[in-house]
Amino acid sequence: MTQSLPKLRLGTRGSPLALWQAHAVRDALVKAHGWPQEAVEVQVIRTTGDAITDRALAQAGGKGLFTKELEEALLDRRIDLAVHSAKDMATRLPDGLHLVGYLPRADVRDALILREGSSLRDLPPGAKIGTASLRREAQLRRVRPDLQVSLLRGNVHTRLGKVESGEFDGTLLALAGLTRLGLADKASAVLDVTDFLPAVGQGAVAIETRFGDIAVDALIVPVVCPATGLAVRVERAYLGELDGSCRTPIGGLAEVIGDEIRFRGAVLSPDGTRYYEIVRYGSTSRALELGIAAGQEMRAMVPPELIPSGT
Ligand SMILES: NCc1[nH]cc(CCC(=O)O)c1CC(=O)O
Repeated sequence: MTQSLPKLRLGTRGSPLALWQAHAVRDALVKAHGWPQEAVEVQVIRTTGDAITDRALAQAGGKGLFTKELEEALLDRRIDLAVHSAKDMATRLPDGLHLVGYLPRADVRDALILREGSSLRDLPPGAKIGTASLRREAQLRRVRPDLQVSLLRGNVHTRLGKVESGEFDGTLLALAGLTRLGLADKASAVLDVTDFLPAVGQGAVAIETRFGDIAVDALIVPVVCPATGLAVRVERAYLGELDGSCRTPIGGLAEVIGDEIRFRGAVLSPDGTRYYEIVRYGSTSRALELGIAAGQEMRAMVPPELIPSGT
């Protein structure tokens, strides 16, 4: 009998971070099943988000931009699974697709990259910080209203380059992304989640498949991390109650401790002057309910202009 290869076609964006994550999923799959590496074929698919570098993502139309072409390839059966940063996924997926699970989550925290110094306190008043994240911008303004925060897009290497060249005094990036690229030593400081609550899904690599394709899902299940899945599902349920786009600064972090989940959520005004926080504990057996209740409670607490409805 001839063995047919590939067994799975994996779709990914082509950025260095996306490729690292795709290879991590491939490596986990071939190891779990004792396959040769060629059993998982990695297909690079360019997304609209990759082509946009001159505008803020929120202005350009939100998170779907990094996933649309991958999801079309899934629905067209050109690939069997798509690998994404969980953070970049909209809360509502196209009909017929689902997130089957996540690799074990990496460090969820944000890192501060400075040209000089080793903490936020080392930045002089008026120092210029670049970030493309509304959440990081608002969190930064909240604790350091004196800083000049402005748009800095592009992949991790581009952003680091603009700090090294002096165009910016510093930037904020996910520690997970830096670590995956072998650049963790570029972090001048790792920011505490108390003031810099991460984005929903930060540090988690998500695997998306066709809903009901149980043959594919059965092959993926051995590599997914159940605790990460619980935590990210809580966070995404919370976010789904608030805003599917990225126009509001929102943080959310769930942690699974034994059979308990601790969730903390934050919403800020873009200028960082207003801050709303919620903390909830619950059982892992009612994870989704916990996330939904947290989101609804937050929505009831926050002034409506900060969270436009119907987006
Ligand atoms: N928005 C881009 C993006 N999506 C996921 C990560 C980092 C890796 C992760 O969170 O798993 C990054 C870069 C960053 O925010 O610094």
